[in-house]
Amino acid sequence: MLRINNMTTGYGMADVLHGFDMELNKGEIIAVVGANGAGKSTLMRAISGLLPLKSGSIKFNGKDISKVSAHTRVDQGLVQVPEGRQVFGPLSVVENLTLGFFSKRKQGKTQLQKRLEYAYHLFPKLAERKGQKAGSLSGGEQQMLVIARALMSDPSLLLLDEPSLGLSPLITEQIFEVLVELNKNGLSILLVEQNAFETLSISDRGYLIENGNMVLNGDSKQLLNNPKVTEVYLGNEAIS
Ligand SMILES: Nc1ncnc2c1ncn2[C@@H]1O[C@H](COP(=O)(O)OP(=O)(O)OP(=O)(O)O)[C@@H](O)[C@H]1O
Repeated sequence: MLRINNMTTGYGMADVLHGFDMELNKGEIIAVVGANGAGKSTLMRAISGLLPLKSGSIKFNGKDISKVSAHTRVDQGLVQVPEGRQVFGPLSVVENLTLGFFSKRKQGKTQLQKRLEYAYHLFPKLAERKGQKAGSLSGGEQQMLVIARALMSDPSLLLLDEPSLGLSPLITEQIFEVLVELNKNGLSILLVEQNAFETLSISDRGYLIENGNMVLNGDSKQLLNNPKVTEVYLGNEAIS
């Protein structure tokens, strides 16, 4: 479904990812783990089209999308939940969700209602708070809202950048449970996290990035027992 081939990208003169390869098959949850500054968010920006490639290619469903605009990628079913819970604070929960529906506007109100109901089914907290201003939600509720908003356009591949950042273990678990449910319903997921153990526990395969290079990849269960992954995890623990 997604194939990245020999991709180099970065900012200005500085390359962050060097000759990067990865693939995601339809129906998979793929974990990308690595320490601070490893290049995880850079990878996500390149896939969603926010950062141009310097070389290499990205294919989505067999088509080269390397030069396709970010909003066209959304229309094609590739949607990113960016790091940092960017809700529209003065707008209500339901207004935030409705904005996520923009690319499917032609499908009309019935479809909008269906997508809203699905969002409220996944995150009942959002149903309770649909009229509340998004800026006044808790951190966990805001994270639920940005995920639900991304789902409004009915993506086939969801890119998530550090959804657990700053959240309690309980809320993180709830969010990861929803990701597993979404995956069972057919959604493919690329999940970028520092939280290596939890992420590898719910994913099929994983990639470990260090300084912009992919240093390990394979079955998530095997990676969980790999000393290199433990090293990254303990490194993060030590600084947090
Ligand atoms: N807009 C930017 N301009 C210049 N350099 C950047 C920019 N964004 C990120 N970088 C640099 O690119 C490198 C990789 O950053 P990136 O945000 O991809 O790491 P990360 O793995 O997502 O880290 P974290 O977990 O801390 O978010 C870092 O050295 C960072 O300083």
